[in-house]
Amino acid sequence: MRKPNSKEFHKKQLRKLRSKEFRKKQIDEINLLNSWIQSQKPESGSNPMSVPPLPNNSPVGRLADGTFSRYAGVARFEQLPISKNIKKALIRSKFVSMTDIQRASLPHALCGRDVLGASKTGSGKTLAFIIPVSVVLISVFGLGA
Ligand SMILES: Nc1ncnc2c1ncn2[C@@H]1O[C@H](COP(=O)(O)OP(=O)(O)OP(=O)(O)O)[C@@H](O)[C@H]1O
Repeated sequence: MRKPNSKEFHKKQLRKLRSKEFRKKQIDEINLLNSWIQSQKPESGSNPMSVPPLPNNSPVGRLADGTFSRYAGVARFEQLPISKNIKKALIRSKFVSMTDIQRASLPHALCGRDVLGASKTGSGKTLAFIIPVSVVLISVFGLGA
């Protein structure tokens, strides 16, 4: 019988372990985001634009007392309950502040509601649609996006 190549074997084991760790981290993040989304869900039909934005230096996500920050009405992408990787991608593309249609629609779309929105051309509707779609794809299919 051929002796297993121990270097190859260890590399394979390491890859397996890393992908398990990666998936576990991903599941933990998805669970945290879901708790955040559910606990701070805006009322159905409410207008997030009528809520004042959070200050820029306000803590975001799970707070020291175990509650979560509000995401309805926020003005910056980093204040939304979306994965770190999506936030990184937005920053890389220099998207920091949301446009009005994004502020108005994303809090409802992220908690799974159907949204019918209209705004003028070039106002950011595509991103308002793509972000919630990406969030669902990641949480359902576990893509590394
Ligand atoms: N929050 C944002 N900050 C900066 N730029 C943005 C933001 N959101 C979208 N953009 C940019 O604004 C431009 C227009 O956005 P987009 O194409 O999404 O508008 P739209 O409302 O979908 O337009 P249309 O009605 O023509 O489809 C794009 O170049 C996009 O990258």
